[in-house]
Amino acid sequence: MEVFKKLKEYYWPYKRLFCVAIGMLIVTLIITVSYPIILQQTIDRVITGGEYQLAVPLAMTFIGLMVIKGVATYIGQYAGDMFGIKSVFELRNSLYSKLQRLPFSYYDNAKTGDLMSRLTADVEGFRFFLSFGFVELSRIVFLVTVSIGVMLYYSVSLTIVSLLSMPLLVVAVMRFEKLVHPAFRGIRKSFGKLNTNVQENISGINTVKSLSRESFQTDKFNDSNGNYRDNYLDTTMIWAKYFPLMEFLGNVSIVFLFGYGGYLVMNDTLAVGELVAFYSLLSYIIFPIMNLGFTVNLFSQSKASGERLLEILEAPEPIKTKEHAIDVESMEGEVLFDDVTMQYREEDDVALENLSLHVTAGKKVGIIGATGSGKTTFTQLLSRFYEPTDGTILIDGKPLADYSLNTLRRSIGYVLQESFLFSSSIKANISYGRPEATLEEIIESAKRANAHDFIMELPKGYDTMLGERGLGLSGGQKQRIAIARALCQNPTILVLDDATSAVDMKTERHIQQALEEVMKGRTTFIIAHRISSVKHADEIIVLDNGKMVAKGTHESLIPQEGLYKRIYEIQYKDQLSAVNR
Ligand SMILES: Nc1ncnc2c1ncn2[C@@H]1O[C@H](COP(=O)(O)OP(=O)(O)OP(=O)(O)O)[C@@H](O)[C@H]1O
Repeated sequence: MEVFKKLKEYYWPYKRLFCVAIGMLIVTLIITVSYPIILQQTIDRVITGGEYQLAVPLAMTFIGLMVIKGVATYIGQYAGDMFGIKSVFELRNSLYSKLQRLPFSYYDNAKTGDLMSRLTADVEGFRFFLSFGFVELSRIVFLVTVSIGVMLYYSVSLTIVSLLSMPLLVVAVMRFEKLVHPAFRGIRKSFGKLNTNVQENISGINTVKSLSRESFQTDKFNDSNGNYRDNYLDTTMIWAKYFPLMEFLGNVSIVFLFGYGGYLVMNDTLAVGELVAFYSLLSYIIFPIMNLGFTVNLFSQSKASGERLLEILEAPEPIKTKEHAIDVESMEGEVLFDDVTMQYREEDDVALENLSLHVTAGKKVGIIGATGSGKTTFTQLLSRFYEPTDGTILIDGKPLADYSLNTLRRSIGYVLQESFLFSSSIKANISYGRPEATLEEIIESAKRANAHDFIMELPKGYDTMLGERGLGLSGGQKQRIAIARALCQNPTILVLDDATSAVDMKTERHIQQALEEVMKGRTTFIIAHRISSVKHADEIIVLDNGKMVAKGTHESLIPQEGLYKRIYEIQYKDQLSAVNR
């Protein structure tokens, strides 16, 4: 029940709907339990007692009760469904907004397909229990209690004899629940894996096809699918084993009832009508208890789903806006890294080691170094995507944590090697970071990013809808849209992370021009592998295995023996030898 307690805030606000559903349930159950009583009266008084004048009133009462039961069932069903639907609406929203707040470190380990299945199948599993299972459980408890009460009223000894096998039935149901819950957890988990497989395959379809790995992917999917099937078969086996046992124990009760009940009727201690009523009442107990297996099944599924939802909802949020954080329209752009060290996980090497750097507002800083030297880590720390393990980072003299995340991230714009474009209009993609931008501002940004001309050549111009991940545009065009997006955001600090490495030389020239435009008046960090991209920077820092091994302008670094000179020589070898010839 712990899971349901923890998720209470989502369904408890709708307790009135739940109460209506339960109230209607009670009405229907009272009527259900009264049927055997009417039956008993009909047999004992009308049929065997000869009081024929009671036939019509009894029939009318029966019809009246059926009408009331029909209306109550309708209202109860509606209220129960509304209860589930409204509760999971809030739950789904909370999960989604939690996913927005979770830090990058969470996504480093998460699998998209698995997250998707939590947000869909698990939420649905939980809803089904709220809509149906809760009420069903209450129905069982109520029906069993009231039926036993009426049975006791008719005959205490027959009640005891009839219910002799019930404890065994309850034990069987409890054992069933114990086995079926882990089995359902297995199903949910393997469904998540199956989804991950599909999602990765679709996202990476280019790589799959270009490397002809379709059959490998198919086999991998078959494995996951097989695992999912096996998990389902395991549950079916449990179900198949326990259901006949539960049915058998239920039927034993009926044998006891007719054995001992028949004896009482023969001795005239019990009327025939009472025995018939008893039989109906006993079935009101046996079938719900046997059905308890199904309801427990539902309960187990929803508990397994609830656990998986709680894993998201309770995931820690180490990076968030503190109380009274600074919210400013714009920053100056002075950046200070004070003895910053970053280690992603304890088992990893440090990604950045004791880095100190002061950048005055509006300066261009080039960051160069081999793959894995810590360049991206530097900029990710600047945006507080991760917290440094040691040291402090300040912007305009204040630690990053003093700013609201909104202010901080609005003030830092990114143009990445491959920027993500959403499947919406070009206009919406450019203004993504500042949705309130006017069309004029969007067009102005696109013009400065050298993107306006090609956008205007598209049939619908700025209203052209892009495919997923910007499908339909060339690499260079996508990149210029990304630059226009950064311009539209108008950030104080700009990070260009290998922004031109994915395009050819001609396109690079176009993009370089656009970038020059974007950099004007902003503190800029240019991450690059190529010296040509950073040589005009005001300052260049050279990273090697997380350490800053050199710092200076291009002119001051070239004469120094070291990594920068080596990179320069490798990249300019052909030109240098041509000059020397
Ligand atoms: N999210 C992460 N979790 C764990 N380790 C990481 C993570 N991101 C980067 N690293 C590790 O930190 C080190 C620095 O990586 P980083 O991406 O900053 O290098 P880089 O210089 O930007 O490399 P590249 O030029 O290839 O982009 C590498 O050893 C990398 O494996």
